Amino acid sequence: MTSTLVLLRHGESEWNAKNLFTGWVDVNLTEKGRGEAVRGGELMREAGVLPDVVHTSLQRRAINTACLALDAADRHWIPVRRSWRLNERHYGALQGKDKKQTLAEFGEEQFMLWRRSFDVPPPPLDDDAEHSQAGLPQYADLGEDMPRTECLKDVIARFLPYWESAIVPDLRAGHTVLVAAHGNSLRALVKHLDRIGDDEIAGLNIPTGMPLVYELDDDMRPTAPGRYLDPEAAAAAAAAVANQGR
Ligand SMILES: O=C(O)[C@@H](CO)OP(=O)(O)O
Repeated sequence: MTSTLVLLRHGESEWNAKNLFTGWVDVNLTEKGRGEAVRGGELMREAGVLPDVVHTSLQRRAINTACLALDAADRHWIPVRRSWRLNERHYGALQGKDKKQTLAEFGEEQFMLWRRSFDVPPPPLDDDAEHSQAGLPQYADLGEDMPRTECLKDVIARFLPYWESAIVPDLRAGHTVLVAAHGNSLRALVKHLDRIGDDEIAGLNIPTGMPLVYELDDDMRPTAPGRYLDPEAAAAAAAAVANQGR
């Protein structure tokens, strides 16, 4: 038996549009981002890929993307589960900083280490800094798990327990599962599914609002590479993500 997994990065956010490092800052979708989410849902409906259950992060850009996409796919009524473990990578002291200015200030090598390396986190963000999430009610239960910065390795470490304990059981039950999340939390999942190496993963960029569909076997391994429902648009949008800051 195979199960179907659909990955959907949120549509364009207000800070994607401004080219700012975002991470755990809870910005909303732009009008364009709302349109991308609706289009993502239409693509799922047209392809007959109809989620039975949705998992989202605790961040409004992913939550609202899931609502808009599922509404467009006539699947607004399915059960929903949310976890901080699906949140975007915490970008530490870079949260709120302009990507272009950061590139100019620190140079290409440091910029790319912080942005795409596997295991180099940006400097941590102080709890009393403007863009800190420390003390927010949605993270009150995290205790020691509350990040102040993260690299992709850290995201994988906090994402995988949720994958195993919450998403895999839904897939094993035969459900088509939608995961509505973020550029870097979805990079963590794709790295795991496609067994992408620690160095190679730097080259992977996930576009906003484009459903990416996997068929998984009983061992939760993809039977074929993930397929974007609109491959041409996805390739162009992924290239735009790669070029942010330039
Ligand atoms: O700013 C962020 O939180 C992420 C996603 O928008 O950016 P990047 O693609 O640079 O990792």
